Parts: sequence; C-alpha cells; structure tokens
Amino acid sequence: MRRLIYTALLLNTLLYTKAIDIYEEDDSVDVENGPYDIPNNIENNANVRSFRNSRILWPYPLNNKSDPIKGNEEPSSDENVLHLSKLKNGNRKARFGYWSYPQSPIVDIMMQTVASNYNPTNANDPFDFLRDSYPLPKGYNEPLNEYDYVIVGAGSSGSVLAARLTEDKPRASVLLIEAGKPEMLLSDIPALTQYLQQTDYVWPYTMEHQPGVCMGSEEQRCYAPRGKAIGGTSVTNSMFYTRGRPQDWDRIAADGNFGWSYEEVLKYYMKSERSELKKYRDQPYRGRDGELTVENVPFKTGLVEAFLAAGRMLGHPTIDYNAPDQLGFGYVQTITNRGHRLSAAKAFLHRHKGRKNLHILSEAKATKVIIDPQTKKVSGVEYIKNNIKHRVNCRREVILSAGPIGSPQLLMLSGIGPKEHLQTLGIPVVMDLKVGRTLYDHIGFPGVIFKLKSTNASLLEPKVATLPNLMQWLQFGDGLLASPGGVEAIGYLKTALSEDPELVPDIELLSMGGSITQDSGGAIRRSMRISENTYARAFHTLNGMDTWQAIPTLLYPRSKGYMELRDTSPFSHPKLYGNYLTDPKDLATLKEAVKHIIQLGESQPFKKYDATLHLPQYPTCSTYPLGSDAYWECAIRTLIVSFHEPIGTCKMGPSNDFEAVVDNNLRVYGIEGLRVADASVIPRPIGARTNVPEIMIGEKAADLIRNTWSNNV
Ligand SMILES: Cc1cc2nc3c(=O)[nH]c(=O)nc-3n(C[C@H](O)[C@H](O)[C@H](O)COP(=O)(O)OP(=O)(O)OC[C@H]3O[C@@H](n4cnc5c(N)ncnc54)[C@H](O)[C@@H]3O)c2cc1C
Repeated sequence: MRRLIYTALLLNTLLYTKAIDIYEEDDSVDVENGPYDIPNNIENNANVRSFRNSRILWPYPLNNKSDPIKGNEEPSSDENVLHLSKLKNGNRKARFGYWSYPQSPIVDIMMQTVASNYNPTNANDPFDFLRDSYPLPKGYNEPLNEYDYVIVGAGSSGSVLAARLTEDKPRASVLLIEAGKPEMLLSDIPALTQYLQQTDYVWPYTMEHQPGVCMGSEEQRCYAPRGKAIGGTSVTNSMFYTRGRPQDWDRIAADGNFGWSYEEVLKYYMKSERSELKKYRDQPYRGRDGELTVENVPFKTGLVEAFLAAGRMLGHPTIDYNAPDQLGFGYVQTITNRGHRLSAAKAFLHRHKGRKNLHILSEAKATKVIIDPQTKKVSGVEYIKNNIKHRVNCRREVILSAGPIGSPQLLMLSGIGPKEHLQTLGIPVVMDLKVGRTLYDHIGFPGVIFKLKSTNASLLEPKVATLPNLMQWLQFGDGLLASPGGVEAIGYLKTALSEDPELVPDIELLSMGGSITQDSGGAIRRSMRISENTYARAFHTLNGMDTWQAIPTLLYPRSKGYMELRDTSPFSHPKLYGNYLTDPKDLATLKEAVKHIIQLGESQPFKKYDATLHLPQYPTCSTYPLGSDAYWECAIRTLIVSFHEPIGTCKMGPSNDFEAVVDNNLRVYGIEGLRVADASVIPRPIGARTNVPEIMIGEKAADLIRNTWSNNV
C-alpha cells in the first residue's frame, strides 16, 4: 500500500512539478532562481541540470503569479474560488470530482503515517526521498573552524537573517546551526498542519501543571509545541499572515526601544512580502517584491461567507485585516505559494544553499555559547552533531535565533540568566540578567461550536483525505488539502471590556470551515492534547456532523508567565509556567468573546444552515447550569489552549528596564558579540500571530548587524 502512495506522489511530482533542487548556485554567478523565477523553458536554463538526476523532487510551484483559474484573491464573486457548496456543479465536479470518490484508504494511511508512528529519524524512512536537503556547498566536506557569524536556529528569524547576512559583497561567512531536519513534501500540505504537531518536526513541550487551567488536556497540562526543522516553527505553523496593529510597535518604541516604531518596522514587513492578494495587493503598506508570498486560500466553504456577513451585521466590515487603520473581518491570508506551505526556509534559504559563504548544519544542537568570563566576550558556540561535541569560533558575533524557548535556554546554560536560579543549578554566572522571567502567550478557547442541520456544508475528514484531493493539491495547489487547518477567515474585534482608547482589538477570531470535531477526535484533538475523556464527554455527539466554529484568541494577555531550566542538560525541556488566566480580566475578555461568537452564530446568515449552539458537558463543569456564566468560565478553564506564541523570554528594553535582556540593537546586555533575534525579544504582547513579526525581526536584525560591521569588512 505504501509503495502505491510513494508511486502516486512520485508520479505527480514528476508529471506536474519541476524540481527546485535542480540547479546549483555558482559563487561567481548570482543565480537567484527560486520557486518564483525558474524560467518556463527550464531545459534551456544553463544553471539547470536535469531534474531527473536530482535526489530530491521538491514540487514548488513554478511561479507565484496569480492565475485567473485559481483566483488567488479575495473574490468579489465566487467564480474563482473552489466552493464546497458548489461541488454539485457539473463543471467543478468534472474538474475536481470530490464527491465521486470515497475517502481514500491510501491517503488515510498516508495521514496516519505522518501522524502517529512516523519517525523521520528512522534509517528506513520511506519519505526521505521527498525531503529537502542542505548539504554544505560544493568543495566543503565539513564545516570550518571559524565563521564571521554563527547563528543558532534556522527558524522564522534565523532563516531570513542568514540569507541577508550572506548576500553582501564582500561576503561575510555564516554558519547556521539547526537541531531539526529539512522539511519534506508532506509538511507542505496545509491541511496536514495538525498532523505535524505529533511528528519529530516539533519540540513537544508541555507547560508545567497549573491548577485550574487546561483541565481537559492530557495530564491536565497545556501543550506548547515548537517547530524543529530547517525553517523552525514556520514548517509546522498554521501559515496565517498577520502583522498586528501599528500601536503594538509604537508602544514598544515608546517604552524606550528606539528604532522599533511602526513606521520603522513597516519597511521590513514590506521588504519580505510578495503580496498576491488581488484586491489588496497594491495597498501602500503591502510589499510586492519580497520572498514571502501571501495569498488567499483557493478553497472555501460557504460558511466563511456566513461568518463575514454575520460580522457585517454586527458592525465588523469585511476588510484586509492587516490594514493598519481598520478593524474588521477578512478572508484568511496565508504564507503559501500556490497552496503549498512556504516556510521561512523555502522562502529565504533554499534558493541560496549553494552560496559558498552560507553553511547550514541540520540535526546539530547548540549546547553552549562560549564566553570569556573575564572579558565577557563571545568567541564561539559548542554544538553536538552525531553525538560528537564540536566547537566553532566566530570572528564577529553569535546570534541566537533558537526561538522563545531555545534562546533563553541556551543563554542560561551559558551562564547568562537570573543569578539565584543559575547558582541553584551550579552554573557559573557570567551575567545576571532576567532571562526567562517574562513570558506572555496567546491563548484561545476552541469550545464554541455550532451544529449545522445541512449536509456538505463543512469540512469533514472523510471528504478531505482522498486521493483525488491529493492529486488536486499536487497538480494545482488547491482543493481541500490547501485549507490551512480548516481556517477560512480571521476577524479582529474590540470587546466591551477593552479599555484601550485606540483602534486596537482585544480578540482575534478564527472562523473555520468546520470545527475541532471535523476529524472525529483524531489529529486535531491530539494536536491540542485534549484528553480522550474530555473529548468523548464533550464532543463525541458531533462526530461526523457538519459544524461551524470560531475560535477566540486573547490578543493582549495580562497574565504573565516565566520559564527556567529544569536542570543543566541542554537536552532537557525547560520548565514553562504559563500562569494563564491568573489575571481575571483575561478570563472575562474571553468570556465576552464567547458571547460575541454566539451572537454571530445565531445571526441571520447562519440561519440557512440551521445552526444551533452545542453546549458540551465537560466532566469538569457538571455542577454549573449549561450556558451560564459560571459554565463558560469553567469551560474556558477546561479547554484553554496555547496558540504557541510565547514572547518576552529575552525581553528587549532600555537599560533602565530591570527585566531587559537585550537592548534595542538586540545585543545581550554586558556581553560583547552576542545578540538574540527571534520571538523571545518581543517585550509585550502584540495583536498578531508571531511568525511574520519574527521574520520582520530577522530582517531588521540583519540591518542592525550590517550597520555595526559596515566599516569593518
Ligand atoms: C502549531 C503552531 C501554529 C502557529 N501558527 C501560526 C500562524 O498561523 N501564524 C503566525 O504568524 N504564527 C504562528 N505560530 C507562531 C510562529 O510560527 C512562531 O512564533 C515563529 O515561527 C517563531 O519564530 P522564531 O524564529 O522565534 O523561532 P522558530 O521558528 O521556532 O525557530 C527556532 C529554531 O531554533 C531551533 N533550535 C532551538 N534550540 C536550538 C539549539 N539549541 N540548537 C540548534 N537549534 C535550535 C529550533 O529547532 C527551531 O528550528 C504558530 C506556532 C505553532 C507552534
């Protein structure tokens, strides 16, 4: 059976796509062929070798121009977008034929393979031939002893940083150390996002037990996975493109972080972006020439129209939700290239892996930053690869982009952190800084679900996991597998409890083309670590039914957590304390959002689906009358999930901020030659999911570093 899957994938890959690993980048010629600009006449490209000889068949779409069939746009009519409710239409059926096929056991096995026992480290890894690779450039058998810069972590920030630092002439040399593996074809499929959370493409962190929250989670602990891959969390995330509000960065700048106002960071957002949103493509705040393609999803159910219409009825205009001067709801915008996940690695590293000055080491874990305790000067990094400890020296700087858990962990292991904590563990203190003492996270509540009386209105896994859908996605990058975890629209709203005087929302809504029950308690439940018992009691009656839900996220949590080392082993997971909902305002705001979603679901646009609110019987909430305030508070505490966007653990701040770890140039206080550039530096909650801000931080960090060394090359 598996052979059949591989053959199907391989055939499609060969037939419908052209490999990207087919050219080599010569140091003397600036060949920048990437997913976007491989000439159609591929055989005539001097830099292109026969793709049939290449090991990896990496099916990037050949260019990212919108095409009229796919309708890479926010549609004014439904013409250009695949629409579940239109599937009875003869043309659609002829073209895609969703309903003419039963669920495919082949695709089912494939998805299960990804989800449960799939272990890419297995020497017999059957998917290895679909994996990208980052060998050292031609002529190098092993990494050098010394580089200008050593970057730890090839995630959202680290990928763009490495690409920018190596593009200059004269060229600086960079070693990029990453604990994870290169991504693979299956991680490209947007619909498989939840499945990825159970593979070894993630660090499966769990928060420490906190009484009264995540009571419905396995072991009553909230789950907090991070990506572990070349591309970091951008390989496993949900791909939503969100920037947040201008006020986020203006307030960060006003705290004393000179250079970080909205106006100053906007150019970096725009630099990376290649907007393919037809309606909003040319807005003045949108970028057109960057590497990061931003699209609307080429598939939607009718439910998204109901959500947007309901929003308009309740005062939320349908807009580009990334517009700096408006609040409202809009079709989800994703970082995808023709329906394929576009990780930071694909966007920024893949095309440059032939650069002789960029060396990328995968499956290498940095264990310590080497710092002279007297001079406080950084000289290099220790790392372990293949169970062997190595040391690499840096001429200029080490930059930690290991993410909001990895970077503070590495700092503390290297002697930079709260003195008392390091001393308790016997780690010699190099610099006493409040590493890990600030941790804010976005949390959400996936428990407001409406049952629909109609059929074929929403996504259900048996309709998604079909071979035709896989073929459809491989060939055109659309169809049901192009749906990013089922999310179709994003809305920003300001609840009645908001005290913000400006146009700043306090809640984000994710409108789904179904709900967390759409796979009957399978991968979605497991990706959130909702316990089987909780699911069975609360949701099993919805299995196989059409549903709709909107998930609220608390954008500006007041509750503040922290993290610390578990022990001195670099392989141990740190202790993470979310302290979720410890500020009563957080719970009250989420409850207010629940009420608003109920209003949306009960409004006229959802009437045609006969939508009725499902009030789950949570084992933890049985003493409260269903639907009462006390019930919803209990429900929120039970089912709260982290949306995995911790920030602040290496907080940026001015020197008079006693919690600050890095300055406004991202330099670690008191240490020479060490910066942090990733989610951990964001000092206060922002109204965005964090991937795009991380990429912006990577862009800005590159400029900061280049400015430092510009007279020194
Ligand atoms: C399930 C999920 C869904 C999400 N969805 C969205 C979304 O839709 N939109 C959005 O904007 N954001 C989303 N996010 C958040 C966003 O993707 C992350 O905040 C962002 O990617 C973090 O970027 P980073 O550069 O800080 O870290 P990362 O991208 O996590 O990169 C850190 C890298 O460092 C590596 N590393 C760590 N320690 C070491 C070490 N010691 N040695 C070597 N390497 C190391 C890691 O393996 C990792 O590859 C999501 C997150 C998750 C987990």
